Amino acid sequence: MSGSQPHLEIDDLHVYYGKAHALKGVSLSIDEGEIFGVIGPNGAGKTTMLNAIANFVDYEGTIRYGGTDLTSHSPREIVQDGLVYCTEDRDLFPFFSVHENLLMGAQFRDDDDAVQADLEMVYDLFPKLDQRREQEAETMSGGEQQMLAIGRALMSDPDVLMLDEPTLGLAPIIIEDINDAIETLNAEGLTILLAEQNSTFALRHADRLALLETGTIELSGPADEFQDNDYIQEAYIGIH
Ligand SMILES: Nc1ncnc2c1ncn2[C@@H]1O[C@H](COP(=O)(O)OP(=O)(O)OP(=O)(O)O)[C@@H](O)[C@H]1O
Repeated sequence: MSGSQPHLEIDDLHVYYGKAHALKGVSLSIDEGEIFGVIGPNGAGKTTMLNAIANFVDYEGTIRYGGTDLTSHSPREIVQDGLVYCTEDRDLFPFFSVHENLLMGAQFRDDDDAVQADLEMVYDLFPKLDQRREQEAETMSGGEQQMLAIGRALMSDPDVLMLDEPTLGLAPIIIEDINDAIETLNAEGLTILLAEQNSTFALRHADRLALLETGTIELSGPADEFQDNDYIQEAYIGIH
């Protein structure tokens, strides 16, 4: 689980959308093997932070991974570096089958045997996908699509999996499936950066968390400090 080496370091990150200052100097350090949760309300900047790490938006500040500055890395290079982003919109190919969507996740890889092994790993992790290998993505339920989006991200062979609101709009029984998958993956050593409005879900999983409000980190620390914090309890727990 949580190691001592900083894995992903975000230092003084600023993002502007025109005149709107969406991230105002965010600094975070994520350790190898941990689950790091970023919570905060609608519009706080959680997605913007993940978009910056993936280099989908321009930013000021520094993002380093394993000591390497990612600023000049393209989105594709960032995937190849091991940072894989499962977006809130899921971005599936709607008319492709489950199997074809999973293979799209491996498009930058040339280690065919390992790709095959990862396919079987994803089907083991999500038996519902295994039962629907030939089904078109657009005909799947929201929960199944979320599993497919996570499965496709896993096919990119991540060291760090970035998940944006993986429980959004899902029924509790499906959230349990996602929950089990996150625990299994983390137990196998995967580092997970989890952005969630569902604070209860994030607190359940995360080793450490940060609270983001209007583009600023207002609090960060271990999960038990968040559990015991009166402001977090009043503002964020019990609403889901
Ligand atoms: N492409 C864009 N153009 C202009 N403003 C944007 C754009 N994307 C995000 N914003 C603004 O930046 C701020 C942060 O948005 P962001 O989506 O990062 O928040 P969030 O915490 O992920 O919220 P949510 O939980 O609703 O996804 C918001 O005020 C939002 O309106």
